[in-house]
Amino acid sequence: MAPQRRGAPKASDGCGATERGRRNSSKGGRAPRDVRKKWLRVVVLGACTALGGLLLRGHLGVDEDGVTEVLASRSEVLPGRFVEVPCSEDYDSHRRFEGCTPRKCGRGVSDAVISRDEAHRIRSIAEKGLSLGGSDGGASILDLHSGALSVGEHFVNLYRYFGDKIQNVFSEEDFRLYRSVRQKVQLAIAQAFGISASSLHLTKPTFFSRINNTAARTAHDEYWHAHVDKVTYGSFDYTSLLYLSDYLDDFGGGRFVFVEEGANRTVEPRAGRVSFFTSGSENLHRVEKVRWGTRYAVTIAFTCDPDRSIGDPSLAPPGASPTQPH
Ligand SMILES: O=C(O)CCC(=O)C(=O)O
Ligand SMILES: [Fe+2]
Repeated sequence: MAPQRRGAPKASDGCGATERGRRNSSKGGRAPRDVRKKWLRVVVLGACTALGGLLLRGHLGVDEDGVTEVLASRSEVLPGRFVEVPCSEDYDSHRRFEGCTPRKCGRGVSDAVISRDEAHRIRSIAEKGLSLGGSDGGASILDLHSGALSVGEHFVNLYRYFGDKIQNVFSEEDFRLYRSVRQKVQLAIAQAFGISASSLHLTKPTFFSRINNTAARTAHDEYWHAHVDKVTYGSFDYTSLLYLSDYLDDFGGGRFVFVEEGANRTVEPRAGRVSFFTSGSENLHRVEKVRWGTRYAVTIAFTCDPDRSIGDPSLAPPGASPTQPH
């Protein structure tokens, strides 16, 4: 369902009446009074304009970047919302996989795919892994597939670092939960776009992110730039984000924004909320800077190209090298 743009509020009657009344009562011949009236009119008009502007900002959500409409608010529990958008030509420059490569493009948000309990349990996996490292610059990642973990200004490979001892960090249950969440998200995407779930393959990078308001130290910390996933990551055809914390309860700023001419559309994170979209430039997006608190999410990406698929993570992954997400 497409969000409705609300009409601009009409000019306040009170202000209009004041203005009309003053104009009608104006008489010639008394110069100082006229000047006073003129000034009064300027002041009243100015106040009306300012008030009208404030009302308009309130209605449309005008922020420093322009008009913003909320696609998914933190306070609603969405059974599912889907907005179709015309596909970009980005998919034409890649090999096409009929029945999978997007012909129907769009974006969906659902709070019914993953429960809040699952989200909290999966967040504990992220917390456990990220507590072993963390970027100096406010944006840390943990990639359970490759083992990449932000540490200071670099990445280490958790699996290489811990070897067999990784079993003291993560459990089989952690990986089972991760797999089950991935499967549910994959099914939701397939259903929304009318394709078969088996034509979708997990691709890299698929990773947890933890963001706070510490100043960026390297380019990897600069998560807020508008980007197109298909351009940034190459193999992505469908991107999904599972949010693991709550906007305005756990952190401020950090809303997800679909960047569009005319009106940006925001998704306010909520633990358990899945947001998914086709990865081409029809879905240019960015994340607002986190102002306070800590924001957890997991980016789960799918490709139609079987050659670019990755397996689910396991407790004994083959010695992979760290992935460096952008
Ligand atoms: O965390 C988010 O809301 C978006 C992350 C993102 O854009 C990405 O991983 O490509
Ligand atoms: Fe992205």
